[in-house]
Amino acid sequence: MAFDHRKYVPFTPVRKTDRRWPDQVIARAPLWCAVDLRDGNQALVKPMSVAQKQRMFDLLVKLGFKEIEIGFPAASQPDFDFCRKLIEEDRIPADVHIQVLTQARPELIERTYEALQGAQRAIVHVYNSTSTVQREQVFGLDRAGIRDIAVNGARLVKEHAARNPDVDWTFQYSPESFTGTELDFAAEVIDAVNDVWRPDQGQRVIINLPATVEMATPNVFADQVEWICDNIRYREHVSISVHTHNDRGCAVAAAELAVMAGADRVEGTLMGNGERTGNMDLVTMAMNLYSQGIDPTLDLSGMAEITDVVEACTEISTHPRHPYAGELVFTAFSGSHQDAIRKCLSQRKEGDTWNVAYLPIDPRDLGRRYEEVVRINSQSGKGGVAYVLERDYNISLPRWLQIEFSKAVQKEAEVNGGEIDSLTIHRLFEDRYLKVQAPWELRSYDLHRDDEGVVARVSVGAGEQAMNLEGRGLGAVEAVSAAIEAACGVSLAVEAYDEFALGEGTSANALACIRLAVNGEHTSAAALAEDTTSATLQALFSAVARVVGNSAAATAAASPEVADA
Ligand SMILES: CC(=O)SCCNC(=O)CCNC(=O)[C@H](O)C(C)(C)COP(=O)(O)OP(=O)(O)OC[C@H]1O[C@@H](n2cnc3c(N)ncnc32)[C@H](O)[C@@H]1OP(=O)(O)O
Ligand SMILES: CC(C)C(=O)C(=O)O
Ligand SMILES: [Mg+2]
Repeated sequence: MAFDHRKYVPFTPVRKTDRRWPDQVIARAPLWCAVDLRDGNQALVKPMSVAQKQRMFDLLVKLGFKEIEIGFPAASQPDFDFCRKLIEEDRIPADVHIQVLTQARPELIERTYEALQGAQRAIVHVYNSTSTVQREQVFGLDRAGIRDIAVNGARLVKEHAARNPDVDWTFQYSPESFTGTELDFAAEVIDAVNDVWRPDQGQRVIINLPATVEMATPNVFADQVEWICDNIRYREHVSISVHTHNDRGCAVAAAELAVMAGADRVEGTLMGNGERTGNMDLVTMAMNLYSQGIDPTLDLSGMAEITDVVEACTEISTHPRHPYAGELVFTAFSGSHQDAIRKCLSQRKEGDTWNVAYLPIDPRDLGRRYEEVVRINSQSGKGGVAYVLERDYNISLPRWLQIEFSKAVQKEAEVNGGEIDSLTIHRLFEDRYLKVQAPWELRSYDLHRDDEGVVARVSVGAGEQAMNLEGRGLGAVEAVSAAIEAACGVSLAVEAYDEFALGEGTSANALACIRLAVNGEHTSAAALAEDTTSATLQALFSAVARVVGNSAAATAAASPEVADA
């Protein structure tokens, strides 16, 4: 049977009665180590060229990484050459430690030190697998045999370093496949390595705990890390690092809980490239801290550059929903989200702490724009449509028109099946509400107020179709409505009416929106004009025109009473 869960065994939780990490809160960023150039690189279909490595290295330095694993120099010529290039061309800033990985094998350790000749400072990272499956099936060794590989490797690392005393050396040991290793055995091997390196005597040592394969829920990893912190010797003299992978999709969570459990340092890659489902994503974890008001100690403000470089070096594109970096992560299509974002953003004042529904961080912090936040498709509502018109065209619609117009947009989205861009929304609005039919185009008006109200004299249309209308009412709209009723023989009732002064950036200064019942038939229109009265009267004529059409204008124009009125 192909799909049979009984083939698998559940992970064993850590039996712990002194669990403290769940009560911890991360208050500062861990020390970061970027392993893009090693773990990320070894997972690529096409490993990076020296030029790509250089580009990635420069980006990592620019972002503020102080520890960068640059490769496995004993494994391949490009890795060796890149290490030499950085050293010989003096490309390593004084506050940056390069780190190199090697298996605990004499010839590889020797070659690793060859690659490091002339370095000012470096972290030599040696590893061997300690898990039961690796012991039993890969190495065919018992615990003592595996511990010996680690200890011999540690000795060689120390001896080679001693031959180059001018270099500021840091030693790092990883019990690779730590998550599949019994905790007491992991501690035994770590202690044995530290007995060689003697961090208590001033040697800088990093003990890196890898979730080489993520095998359990992140709380189990946190338990493992806390247990190791509590049970190894030399704890106060070593830096505890974690290196999580994403097999279960929880690499970031595991690293976060591990920091709560006592880890000082976190290894990972930008955007999480790495073996299988990837390494812990540094961008996500650092931005998670940032979104909590904690300085991530990395400058990720140029997110577009980060994704560009990562994509160019890994030849892997960024998922549009990648946390913080994806194209769609600051976009809302759904109506209720758009409505909430629009309301929160409109209340927000510069300098306020960030408190916007559906947007965990301010898109502008990562070089993104609010323009991208609201995009319209068939899932959108009136709030989103109104937001787009306001944002891009300075057009504010009254609520009743938002409701009416968004239905038209929705219909268009359903027909077209995808996204409706801002230009199309504006065109729809123009066609539906702003378009002026020539015979109903306002030419001039004269409003005269006397004791009984307002007398309106208006002229619409052009040439042969010009009409002069006159009417009386309590206000301008009522007077002009009366004029139209008289001229066209229709009955008008104004159901809603709003006018807005427009801000800078448009040729028009005013927008008027009106909804009428013409002979009982509902119709709406809007108009943009230099002044609010012109906008209002034009909106009124346009709304009437939508029901009576051009023929009525022609009839009215032919009537001498009307023309002379
Ligand atoms: C979890 C991780 O990411 S670990 C890092 C893994 N990265 C890589 O492997 C990428 C670079 N690696 C390579 O290019 C190659 O593996 C090399 C050049 C380092 C070594 O190549 P080879 O000498 O051909 O050996 P190979 O890769 O097959 O390794 C297997 C041998 O190394 C031994 N070995 C593997 N890891 C270790 C280790 N950490 N310490 C000591 N010995 C080890 C194995 O027991 C095996 O020994 P055997 O040949 O006696 O059975
Ligand atoms: C070499 C080690 C740290 C590693 O990459 C892993 O275990 O995943
Ligand atoms: Mg790894």
